[in-house]
Amino acid sequence: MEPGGCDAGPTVKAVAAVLPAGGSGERLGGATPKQFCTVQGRPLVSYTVRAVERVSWISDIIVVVSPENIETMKSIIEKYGHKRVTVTEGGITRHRSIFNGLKLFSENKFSNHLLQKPEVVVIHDAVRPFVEEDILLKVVMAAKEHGAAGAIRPLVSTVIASAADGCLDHSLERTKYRASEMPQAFLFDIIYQAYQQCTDYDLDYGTECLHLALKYCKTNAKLVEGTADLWKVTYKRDLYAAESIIKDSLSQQICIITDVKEAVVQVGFLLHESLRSQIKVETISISLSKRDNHLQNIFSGQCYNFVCINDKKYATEEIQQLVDMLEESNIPLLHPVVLISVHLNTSENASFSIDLEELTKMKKFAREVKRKNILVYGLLIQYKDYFPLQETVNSAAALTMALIKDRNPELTGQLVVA
Ligand SMILES: Nc1ccn([C@@H]2O[C@H](COP(=O)(O)OP(=O)(O)OP(=O)(O)O)[C@@H](O)[C@H]2O)c(=O)n1
Ligand SMILES: O=P(O)(O)OC[C@@H](O)[C@@H](O)[C@@H](O)CO
Repeated sequence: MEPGGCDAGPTVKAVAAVLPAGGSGERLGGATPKQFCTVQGRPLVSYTVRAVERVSWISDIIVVVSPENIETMKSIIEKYGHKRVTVTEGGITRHRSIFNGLKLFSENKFSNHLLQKPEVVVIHDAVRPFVEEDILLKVVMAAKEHGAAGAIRPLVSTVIASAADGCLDHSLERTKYRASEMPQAFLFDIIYQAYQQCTDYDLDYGTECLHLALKYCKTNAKLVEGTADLWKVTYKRDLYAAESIIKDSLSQQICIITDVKEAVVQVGFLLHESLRSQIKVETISISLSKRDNHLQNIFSGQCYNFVCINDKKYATEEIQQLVDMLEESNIPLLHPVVLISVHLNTSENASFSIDLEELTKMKKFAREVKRKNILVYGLLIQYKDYFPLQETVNSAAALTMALIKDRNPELTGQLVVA
């Protein structure tokens, strides 16, 4: 499929992507190369692959990993259902890895199946997970026209040159320079010929593909302003930032499910009103005993947070119903889903009790479904209490937001009280 529906610029016959993922992540530290470090339980590289495979007009995705990580990468592809992905062996430097990836399209001794040589190839570091279709389309269209293109960002720090004595020699005028980021895109023949002509010095010490296109193919890449999210995970702080961004993206929407009893519906409505200023809320009242198409639709959407309110002391069946539907939806495959089981205590007597056996059952159930990437938490709301109901519901809303934002697997099976 040619790049989707843009109204400007030429169409491109075939586009492929090469994701270099063969590094050791020394600057991040630790035994695991950063591309395989998990974020929300999933390897970082899987987020980048997912971001690129969502772009339907990219026909083939080549992930280049070190020899010892080939099987790891193949298991990631299988576990997360990645499509159109081929794994190949990297080299001792990033340029050598990228070159190996490109060879799959030209010299098929590396591949036991024929990959269509693309007209344009995207090169994107596998540790830059937040790449969107828009910037990919821009660099591809620009590469079609100019032969090469790359995303750039403003410099955050001034660039200086040091003299032999280690003192300042001069500084560059920051406004005249930009940081070279990714994605980059090239007419395949240009970047492939550039790599074929490369000296070993370039391959071993170079860091810039755009430079190779200029040096060896006299091609001045078009520079495309990129977004702030194109940054590369390099240091530990970058991994924390990636985790925070991904958690934030999972906390944008919630679905409140109630049964049809009046008190439960009322609390569901009050909770909806208390949450709606912080998060997109959908509330449905159904009898969970039957499959509801509306609920099915929500499960097939992009909602990763569910609150199930009922007045039963321990609603195993209802929660199990939701777990089964979630599992069928495949949502928990890619992202942990938060499922908050709210018990509304409507009993008249204030001395409400949940015995240890019930709490233990809840913890056991939560532990079982955690293996399915579903995080179950308990939340108790006292319907009749010395606090006005609205105050109790506001407290329940705050606890709900905290659980959704934190998505802490260690707190699953616990019961919090609004
Ligand atoms: N021999 C190499 C070295 C790097 N890369 C990839 O190139 C991208 C950007 O490189 P960089 O951030 O430098 O990764 P590392 O080399 O792993 O990091 P470090 O320099 O800290 O070891 C990463 O996805 C990395 O896996 C690669 O495919 N092959
Ligand atoms: O691998 P390093 O972190 O040394 O450098 C990689 C970067 O140079 C590269 O990803 C962009 O600058 C675009 O070329």
